Amino acid sequence: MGLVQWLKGQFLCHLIICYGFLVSGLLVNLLQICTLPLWPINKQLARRINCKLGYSLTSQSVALLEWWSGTEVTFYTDPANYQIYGKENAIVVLNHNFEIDFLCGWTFCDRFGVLGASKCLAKKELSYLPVIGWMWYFLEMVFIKRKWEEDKRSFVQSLQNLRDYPENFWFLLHCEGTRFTEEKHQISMEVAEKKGLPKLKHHLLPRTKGFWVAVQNLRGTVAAVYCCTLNFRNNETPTLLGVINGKKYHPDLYIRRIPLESVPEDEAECSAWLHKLYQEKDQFQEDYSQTGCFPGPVVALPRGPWALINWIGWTCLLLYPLYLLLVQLVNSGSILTLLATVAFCSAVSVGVRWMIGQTEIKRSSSYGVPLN
Ligand SMILES: CCCCC/C=C\C/C=C\CCCCCCCC(=O)SCCNC(=O)CCNC(=O)[C@H](O)C(C)(C)COP(=O)(O)OP(=O)(O)OC[C@H]1O[C@@H](n2cnc3c(N)ncnc32)[C@H](O)[C@@H]1OP(=O)(O)O
Ligand SMILES: CCCCCCCCCCCCCCCCCC(=O)OC[C@@H](O)COP(=O)(O)O
Repeated sequence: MGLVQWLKGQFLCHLIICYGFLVSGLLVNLLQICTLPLWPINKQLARRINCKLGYSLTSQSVALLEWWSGTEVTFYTDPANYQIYGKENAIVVLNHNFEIDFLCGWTFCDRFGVLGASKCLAKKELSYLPVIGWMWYFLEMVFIKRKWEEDKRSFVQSLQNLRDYPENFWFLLHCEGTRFTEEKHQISMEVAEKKGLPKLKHHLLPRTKGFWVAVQNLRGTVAAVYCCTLNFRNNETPTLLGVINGKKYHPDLYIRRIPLESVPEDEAECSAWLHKLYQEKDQFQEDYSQTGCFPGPVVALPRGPWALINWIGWTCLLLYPLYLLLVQLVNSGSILTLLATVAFCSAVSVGVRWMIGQTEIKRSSSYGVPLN
């Protein structure tokens, strides 16, 4: 193991990374709060500023994945679409099997300049996450309780609000509604059987209501559905902790662009269309497990420097006060300052570890178990 790789595994490095993320995140949240008075005066400007702030925080995790862990996503897509990505709004449909699927998605967003404005249909619990969840609130992320009767009004309203969004955005939908586990898979396949639908091997049965409502409310705003299928070579099971430890993974992401006009308007037809899409995605995954690659050409999308520059900038800015604190600590020799520093480091460490826990599939919700 080289020195660099050894360093990546050290707790002190992790502490510095977590400190940078947490403190810069809180500063971003604070700046976002400062944009509040601007909303009634110039809403579009406030939204644009929030996108930039969002980029400044989200891109740190992209830098962590791409530059720290050295993970490079291999993109499979039609090169003709390469010209269009980033220049239109889109609904993204992505499988939900991996703990870092959102990170791999973000690298794709970053390549096409839509990282700051990207949105997701997310479970309500994520809106309470310090830093990330609070940031998403200002980015007009759509949160749901996954109980249709309670969600429908705010869901439709949140989608309608996006109709005049000033930046191009991608709206991510995990139609399975929860992460893949064997138990959830088995239960959802019982539902599939009852509905007379073909069984899926690599996906949970998609829930179609959210997709249909999103398509209906974003017609005229969104130009296409991006059908995205993600997998990892060598049956890797990536984790965020692995990424922080500098472990390199090998993700493959297959993106198909489907014009929105080809998605039916009628709810039942739209539902059937989505089920068919998932059957195709399932076949891609099955082929991937046999051949190790997706159909469609691989396009070279080299990582850009901005995520790294932003990350280094924040780290330098925030390490300086930490350095001053340490110097003061050494000079003073005060037990009280020492204890305060230890308490602060422990709080950072525990806080970020708890946030990382939210990405772990073993802590997945009980949604989809039993039937609901
Ligand atoms: C690669 C590019 C990436 C680009 C990235 C861009 C942006 C990224 C930005 C941020 C990244 C952040 C990452 C955070 C990720 C967070 C993701 C989540 O939080 S996932 C959870 C929330 N999302 C969803 O739930 C979406 C899917 N769900 C739906 O759409 C649902 O329809 C709903 C809107 C939640 C409503 O659900 P509800 O159950 O209330 O109603 P439904 O009509 O859908 O369901 C009833 C229907 O389902 C049948 N049923 C019952 N049990 C099951 C089961 N186990 N599986 C499947 N189906 C089931 C039941 O029989 C009913 O059927 P029917 O209506 O026919 O009677
Ligand atoms: C420089 C960067 C340093 C990074 C340090 C680490 C910081 C920690 C970052 C935490 C990021 C939290 C993002 C949470 C996204 C979790 C997405 C997710 O996967 O949610 C699950 C839901 O979809 C479904 O939930 P379940 O029903 O499966 O339950």
